Amino acid sequence: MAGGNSNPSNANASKTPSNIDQMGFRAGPGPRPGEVPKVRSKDTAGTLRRIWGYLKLQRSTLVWVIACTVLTTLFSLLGPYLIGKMFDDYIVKRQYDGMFRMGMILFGVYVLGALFTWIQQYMASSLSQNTVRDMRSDLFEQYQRLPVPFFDRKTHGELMSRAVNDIANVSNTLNQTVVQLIASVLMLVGSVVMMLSLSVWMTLITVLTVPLIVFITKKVTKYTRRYFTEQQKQLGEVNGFVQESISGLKVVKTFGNEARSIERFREINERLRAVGIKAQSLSGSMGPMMNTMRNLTFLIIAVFGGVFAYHDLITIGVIVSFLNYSNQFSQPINQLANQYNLFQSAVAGAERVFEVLDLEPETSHEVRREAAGGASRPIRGDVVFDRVDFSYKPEVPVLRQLSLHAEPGQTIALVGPTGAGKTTIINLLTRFYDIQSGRILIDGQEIRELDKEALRAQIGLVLQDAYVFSGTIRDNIRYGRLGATDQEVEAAARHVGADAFIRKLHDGYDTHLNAEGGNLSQGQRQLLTIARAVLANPAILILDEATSNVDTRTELHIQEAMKLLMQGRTSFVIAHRLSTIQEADAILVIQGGEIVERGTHEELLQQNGFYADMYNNQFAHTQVS
Ligand SMILES: Nc1ncnc2c1ncn2[C@@H]1O[C@H](COP(=O)(O)OP(=O)(O)OP(=O)(O)O)[C@@H](O)[C@H]1O
Repeated sequence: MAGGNSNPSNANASKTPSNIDQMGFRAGPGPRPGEVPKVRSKDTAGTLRRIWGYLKLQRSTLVWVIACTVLTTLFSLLGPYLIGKMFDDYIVKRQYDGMFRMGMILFGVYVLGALFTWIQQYMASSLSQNTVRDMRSDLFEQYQRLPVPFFDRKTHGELMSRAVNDIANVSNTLNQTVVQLIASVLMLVGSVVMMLSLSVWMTLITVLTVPLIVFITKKVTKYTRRYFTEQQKQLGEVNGFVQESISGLKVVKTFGNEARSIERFREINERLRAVGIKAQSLSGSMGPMMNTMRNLTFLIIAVFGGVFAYHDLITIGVIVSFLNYSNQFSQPINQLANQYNLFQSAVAGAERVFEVLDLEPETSHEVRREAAGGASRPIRGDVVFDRVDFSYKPEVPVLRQLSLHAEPGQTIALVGPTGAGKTTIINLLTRFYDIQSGRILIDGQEIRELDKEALRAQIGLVLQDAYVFSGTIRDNIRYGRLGATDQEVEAAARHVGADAFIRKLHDGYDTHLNAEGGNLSQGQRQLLTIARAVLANPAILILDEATSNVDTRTELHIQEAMKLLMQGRTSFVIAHRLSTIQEADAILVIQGGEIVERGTHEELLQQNGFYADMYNNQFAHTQVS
């Protein structure tokens, strides 16, 4: 992996992310797929203003949505009124001509209503999809720009959840709630106005049935919601367990724990089944229950309406209109209550997205510096660390007064026990993190004054965990320098000895790999990343040697390729191979964030200190060429 485009999160992929969240986010993993976010919004008004900022970009679509919603509602309100009129003016008076005419008008009203509903749905979907596309793009761009410390502190699950679940929540809400909110309010007000204009007493009777409906709906939804939340939780458990079992498949198999996994899965699966039945059956009974309530309301209106009509207080047509209006009137009340929760969770989701968008991106400094005239020039590869102090968390120093000098073309081997600070040195050189005191100089210039992108373009990174992207082998090598020709890509592969195995593959250089590396061995993937670095042709090279789980032949291949790659470049190698260490111009032995010994292999053996001990324990009896 090479250059500024390398996958930075890999540099620290094996490190435990800190639980202390300096970005001000909630610690811990985000909701699993399918889980309902439990957070409530903190600043609803502010968040809505920002969503409005996105909506504003689609002003004309928004106007369409509102206009169609108003028209649809008006048509819905007109229908019952016209039916009442048809009864009173034509059906009761047996005027068939007028009845047919009215019938045609009503037909037109219903068809137009349906047409506008369709346009409204289409426009609302466009509005929400365009909006969330913009939000998703902004979030993805921000993910590309944020500094590495942000990713070290977040779990991948949480970041994924922001990009997928939270945005899906916003999309659903924009799609349904916004339209329904406008429609419900209009419908509610419109029905009451229309009903009042027909009969005040009948309106009162209809309105009196509402509290009963609301009461029953509330009771049922309380239980359904509880079971639905529980169902989502169990679904999250199932998802999580499947995910875990697939990624840890080899571990499960090697320890022979398949039966235990199946048993545990059965338990979780069973819990999901039980709660699923409760949630589904209760929510399924909601419809029939509402129908019964509606029929009861119909009955009440028919009986009272009949009595009023008998006393000539209202006409039969008014009863018919009321039967329709009572239906239209109770619906929005239920909808408004249901939409509120969806709305809340969407605002909370949007808030989590905006939280990320508000973080300071890494490149903004560079843009300012470039604007100030800081030009970037090729690097020779002279690297100096001058009394560098660094800590990830203020209270835990990691590097102390660390000084080193690498001349252009030199190979520096970094050795030392785990957790000593080797990767940290690399993190500082690539400016994934910035130092707290001391200086790092590249070609005599302070690293902080260099353009981060230009600096990284001059640094090649080949990590233990050879990362390949989904795409062809050719694409993967070309990732080192996007402008490279096919010939250059193949030359780079030949240079590192990868050409032979690539040509043996079914589609050669056009073989498609998935992000997990497809059917390539770890060693072959490593060779691809080395070819990628060759193509990038960086002045400074960082190699994190694999602790070797590849076969000896591939291992020799990789060693050869690395040697070729290191020629003429300043190389920092987190070294595990004796050959690399022996051939290095200088070995730096790091312990507890300090360089405790430095020198060549022979010099250090003569010192008979930490390095000599390590050598005697690890390498003295092994024959590594
Ligand atoms: N992102 C981070 N946030 C907080 N602490 C960290 C982070 N990365 C590393 N550390 C801590 O810094 C110290 C030095 O870690 P570093 O990764 O540099 O060690 P290393 O010498 O590369 O170890 P290894 O050989 O195991 O890779 C360790 O104590 C580690 O726990």
